[in-house]
Amino acid sequence: MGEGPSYDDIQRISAFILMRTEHRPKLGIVCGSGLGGLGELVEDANVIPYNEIPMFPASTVPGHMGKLVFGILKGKTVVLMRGRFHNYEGYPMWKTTIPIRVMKALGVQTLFLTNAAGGLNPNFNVGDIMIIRDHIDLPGLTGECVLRGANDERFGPRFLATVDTYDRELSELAKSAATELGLHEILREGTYIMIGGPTFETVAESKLLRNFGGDAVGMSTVAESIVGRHMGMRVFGMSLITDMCSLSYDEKKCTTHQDVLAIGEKRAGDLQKLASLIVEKMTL
Ligand SMILES: O=P(O)(O)O[C@H]1O[C@H](CO)[C@@H](O)[C@H]1O
Ligand code: HPA
Repeated sequence: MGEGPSYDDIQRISAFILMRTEHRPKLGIVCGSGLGGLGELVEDANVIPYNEIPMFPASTVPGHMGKLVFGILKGKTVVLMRGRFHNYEGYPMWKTTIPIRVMKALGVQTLFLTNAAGGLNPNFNVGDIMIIRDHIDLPGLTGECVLRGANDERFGPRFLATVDTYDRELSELAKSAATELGLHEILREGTYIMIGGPTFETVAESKLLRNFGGDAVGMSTVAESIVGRHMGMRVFGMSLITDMCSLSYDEKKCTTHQDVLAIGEKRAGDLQKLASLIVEKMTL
């Protein structure tokens, strides 16, 4: 696997976690920047801080608490990451996805990814929710794919097909859940493009990313999706559009991480309602 921990390391981390909780999740959820509130809805929760888990990186970004939450959400046994790891924090790409490898070892089959992202599609608005139909792995295209390095076939294949990364059935289920909640007008579907960060885009970069076909841009998620698919998991992803990228010099907007977190907080209610209903409707 990549350049990262061995298959045996992942089994060791998983064995440690299994001693700390009796929950046996089939669904794994990753909470994006400021979106960790979903963790409050988990019942009968066992919480394990990352700093107690051997070989786990530390969360360094505000809005990412650094805790694994095991428990029941809408009748489903889940493990939820309150805080993910990013390449720009200084972690090699493979390290950012250790928890996804561990989730699979714990028995997780379905991965539900969320993130905060900047809108590139001019038809989008701040506060919209975008179902990820496809992604562009910009770091991967330039040689930093998360699967770079020796491949351990016990995880998955050397050459991974990625045309079907995002599960169509779960996307349809999310659309019907949004309609049921009256959220269809803010629901979008599109392509998430990953950049390395931590800088937000210049105007010229936003134009480039839009011309590449991106509808939303962020600094996460893609490596997690690829690793999930590498191990045969079903993957679904959703972006909260927390800001609109500037596509012209006349409308230069200076996005800050505080803005991102503030929109996350403002939209938390709808996002949690939608995520909960999707989980409720999922067959695992
Ligand atoms: O992708 P998540 O973790 O939601 O966070 C997004 O928000 C941060 C920027 O404000 C970046 O880390 C970006 O990727
Ligand atoms: N760009 C990159 N990442 C982001 C953004 C953005 O505008 N908003 C939230 N995460």
